[in-house]
Amino acid sequence: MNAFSKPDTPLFRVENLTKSYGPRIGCADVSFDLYPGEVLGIVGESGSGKSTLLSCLAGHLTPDRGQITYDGRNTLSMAEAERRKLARTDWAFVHQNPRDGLRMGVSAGGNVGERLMAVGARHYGDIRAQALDWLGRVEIAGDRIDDRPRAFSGGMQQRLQIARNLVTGPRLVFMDEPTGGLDVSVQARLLDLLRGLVRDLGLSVIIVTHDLAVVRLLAHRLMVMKGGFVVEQGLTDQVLDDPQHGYTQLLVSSVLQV
Ligand SMILES: Nc1ncnc2c1ncn2[C@@H]1O[C@H](COP(=O)(O)OP(=O)(O)OP(=O)(O)O)[C@@H](O)[C@H]1O
Repeated sequence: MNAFSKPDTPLFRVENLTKSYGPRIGCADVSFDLYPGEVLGIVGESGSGKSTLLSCLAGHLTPDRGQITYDGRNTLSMAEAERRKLARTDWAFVHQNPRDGLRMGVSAGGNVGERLMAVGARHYGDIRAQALDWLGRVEIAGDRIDDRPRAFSGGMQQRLQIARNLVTGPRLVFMDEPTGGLDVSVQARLLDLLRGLVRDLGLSVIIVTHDLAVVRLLAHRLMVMKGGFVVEQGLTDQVLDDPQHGYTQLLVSSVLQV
């Protein structure tokens, strides 16, 4: 996607979103638009408000102020049942820890098939065939379909979580440090896989990470947070190659020194 192919209306619009915990700021006055097929990276040091913001966006936390519009619908004022339906169909959430996004006592095929059943699939043969197809897409051998996730490596569990999330064809995917906690070589492979899936499926993604290499590879646009506020946002390459804010300069130079 490039700037010239941008559709007129954003898929997701966030206006002045604010969430505090008592006197402590979680995130403050955050605004952005996300267009179909666009990947937005949110970076910042620990405690900068990334998780708070992502939780508010995905409907896991209720913000104190602000507006969130998805596909023309106000997600903060919609009925709980409607928001839950969105989370099952149009949206997906990839957790840092696959245990938070998988059912560890259910087989790999069951983990993927369950999501299909939640959106109305009933035919066992079709569900198993789709689960098998998705295991292949995330590079898990088909003969592992009946294994439980706890028999999988961390990287495989994360790939299974991705399959479980994408099988229903969501349009918007929230990702919270999806490569965190994995070995560097496993991270690289997972990133490659994610990049291919995001591109092939035309997904809109909001990805939270503290790893600038992850956003460099995946994100079209970048938002830098500090103390709950967005201190800089723009095209990823522009922000990373020519950071304007002192904090972003520090963030970029601290990575370069490693
Ligand atoms: N449940 C909570 N109760 C009170 N304060 C909280 C809570 N969750 C987060 N905070 C505070 O909100 C601010 C933002 O935290 P948040 O977890 O969103 O940052 P983060 O950038 O995601 O950090 P990390 O990368 O460590 O997860 C911090 O000052 C944090 O202490």
